Amino acid sequence: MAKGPIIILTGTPGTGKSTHAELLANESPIPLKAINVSEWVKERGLYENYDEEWQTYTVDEDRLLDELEPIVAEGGLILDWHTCEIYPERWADLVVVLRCDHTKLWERLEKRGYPLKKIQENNEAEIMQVVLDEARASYPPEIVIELQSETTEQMESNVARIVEWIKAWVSNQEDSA
Ligand SMILES: Nc1ncnc2c1ncn2[C@@H]1O[C@H](COP(=O)(O)OP(=O)(O)O)[C@@H](O)[C@H]1O
Repeated sequence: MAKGPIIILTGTPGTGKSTHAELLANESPIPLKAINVSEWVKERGLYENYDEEWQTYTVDEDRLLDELEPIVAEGGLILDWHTCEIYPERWADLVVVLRCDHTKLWERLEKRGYPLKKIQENNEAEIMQVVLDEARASYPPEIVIELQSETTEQMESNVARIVEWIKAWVSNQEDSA
């Protein structure tokens, strides 16, 4: 039996995934490991090349999935990444898509020092709800939730809601054991 659920935390860059992941890992009633997939890819060299102009890595998806598989099998994991469609559907217990108003997102990405066209591309993706559509196309609708991430209050209530979901997941496991 998995010792915890697999939570896919996704959304356009800057919507608040890493901030949510950290809070969630701290507040979860059971231990959860959080993997920032972009950082992981860089640290482990799981990319084919780096695009200087866009400041992005082309991920070696096969190697990434191979390396994640045993960690996913252990359970109790938050996968924090701006895309969610490459994982096998069976991995996910919950898919959280964070959303943010595009003007606010623009400011966050500007602060991050992204090149202008990368800010534009991400901003447009957020307006067109690319990540949400991707999540809905890749997973059953009942496990995909969309949460606004514009204010600290929203962040706190999002984390509290996911914590409640984790508690329910744990009690379901106990009931079916
Ligand atoms: N709900 C929120 N309320 C206030 N600030 C937020 C919220 N979500 C994210 N931020 C801020 O936006 C910036 C980007 O958040 P981050 O968690 O790094 O995004 P991501 O991991 O999705 O790229 C950070 O400075 C973070 O503090």
